[in-house]
Amino acid sequence: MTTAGDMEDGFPATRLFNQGYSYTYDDVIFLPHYIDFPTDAVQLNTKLSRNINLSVPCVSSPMDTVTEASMAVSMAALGGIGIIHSNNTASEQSSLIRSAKSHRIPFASSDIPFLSPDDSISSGSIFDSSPCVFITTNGSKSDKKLLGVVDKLTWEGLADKEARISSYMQKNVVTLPNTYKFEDVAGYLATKEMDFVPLVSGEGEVIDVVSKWDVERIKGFPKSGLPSVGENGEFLVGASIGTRESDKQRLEHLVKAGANVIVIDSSQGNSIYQIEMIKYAKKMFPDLDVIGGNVVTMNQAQNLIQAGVDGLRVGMGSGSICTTQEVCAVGRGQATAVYKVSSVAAKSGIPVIADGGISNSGHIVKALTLGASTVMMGSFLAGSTEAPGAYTNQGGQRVKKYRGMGSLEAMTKGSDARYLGDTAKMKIAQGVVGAVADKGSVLKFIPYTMQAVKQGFQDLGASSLQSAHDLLRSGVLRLEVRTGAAQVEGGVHGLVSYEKKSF
Ligand SMILES: NC(=O)C1=CN([C@@H]2O[C@H](COP(=O)(O)OP(=O)(O)OC[C@H]3O[C@@H](n4cnc5c(N)ncnc54)[C@H](O)[C@@H]3O)[C@@H](O)[C@H]2O)C=CC1
Ligand SMILES: O=c1[nH]c(=O)c2[nH+]cn([C@@H]3O[C@H](COP(=O)(O)O)[C@@H](O)[C@H]3O)c2[nH]1
Ligand SMILES: [K+]
Repeated sequence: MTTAGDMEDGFPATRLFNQGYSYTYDDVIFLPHYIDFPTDAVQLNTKLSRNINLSVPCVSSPMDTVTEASMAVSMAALGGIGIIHSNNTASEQSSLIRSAKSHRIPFASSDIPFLSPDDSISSGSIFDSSPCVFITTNGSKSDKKLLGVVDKLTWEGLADKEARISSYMQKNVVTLPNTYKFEDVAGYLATKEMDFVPLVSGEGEVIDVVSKWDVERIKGFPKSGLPSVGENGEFLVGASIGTRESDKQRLEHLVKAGANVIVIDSSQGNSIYQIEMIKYAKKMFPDLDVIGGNVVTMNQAQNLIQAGVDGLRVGMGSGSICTTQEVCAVGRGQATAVYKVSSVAAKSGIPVIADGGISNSGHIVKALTLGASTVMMGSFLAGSTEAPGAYTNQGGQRVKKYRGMGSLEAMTKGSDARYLGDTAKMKIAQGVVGAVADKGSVLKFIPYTMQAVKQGFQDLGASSLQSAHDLLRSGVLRLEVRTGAAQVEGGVHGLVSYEKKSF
């Protein structure tokens, strides 16, 4: 006869995370549970904060090499959300929010060229980022009256490339409202047999231009969750602020621009500065969700919950570009931090964002099962087409720059203000500047990543985030720490060479 004692297998989370060790995702492994549903039955819909629902548990980090308008649009289109960084002026940050909100479909052209009728086009490279060039009186986007358009074919057919644009531009440009959804624009291009069509705001400003090639590209992306949109049909967009006096004005700008949620961005959120900022924001804008952080302990979390936060961001020193633990000797292994903070946050119904240290779908499964409601990512997204900045070549590889917001380079760009005027006039970096490999579009790799996450949830016998959290807390779900050798075994090993292609 088997007794309960004989069946003791693995550790419940409470025991594993109370032994005095700081564990991160790679240290721990879940024991598989029981499957009684197909992968597609797994639901990943979740909450970012008390009042913001998402169909996909992914958030892009408020970093200047990760989230500007293009990333925010694509994350929301996927069913997640982007948090626009604040390493800029309040008006620059607000216009990034407005730009994201003016789109209904993921950016087709990131860089739309404008010229004046008196200009000429000497090189075809202007058509690299857009199927056409728009013509306004002053040659800029700010002049909202569209005089004409020049497409690549017309320009290529010109005998005299020095000719003034006014002599050959096509007048009476057909446009569509920027409020049109992807299906409407695609349908219009197909029925009219047009190559491209500009999308224009109510004020006449060109917001985007969609070509029939963009339509094919976007149609080729796998399906994701329902897009994150507000009642007005606009994409949900978040924004970060700091805890300086000037951030109160910034907050007002961001709310005016339509920010749906605010993240108070700090490495150590349990401070008098942040608590005052939370109370101020909640008093001024009671309907606005405010996410506090970063925290890694139950005590820090409790303080911010008492101050009134609607969500918590967890992680200190776990980010790929972070040197905080090295420089300041504070932080926590991310698996332990997520588990501990989530345990206390769940009691108050406050969703947790597991921020930093995500480098594969397994890390996402671990973060979400340990109690987080979403994951926030920097490096995982920084090599995508939607991240700010251009690709460069490094040793034969296409890369994009990715830097810590506490790196000297980022600090001297804008977050400077937080260091100047402080007693600490000597800047100490807590992050590095680096590069990440080209990963293509988030519209492609996030859906595949979410499919992998669903497979992980199926192995755990969890058909939703809530079910995973319940299984973990009730002790049904068991974990173990992996030894160094077990971690090696868990990876690819013993091969002379191999190619790793995930999808
Ligand atoms: N998650 C992480 O592990 C880390 C993240 N970072 C990122 O780097 C950036 C900068 O982070 P932090 O240096 O923590 O920024 P921070 O603005 O929270 O703190 C910078 C310094 O300013 C002080 N300060 C803040 N508000 C103040 C006020 N009202 N009056 C007087 N002093 C005040 C703080 O105590 C601290 O000494 C953020 O984007 C953050 O997310 C940096 C380090 C670690
Ligand atoms: O110690 C730090 N110094 C920095 O300069 C820095 N910049 C960002 N962050 C944090 O790292 C998170 C992104 O981490 P990943 O690249 O691992 O996704 C982000 O979401 C932040 O929480 C920093 N941490
Ligand atoms: K680190």
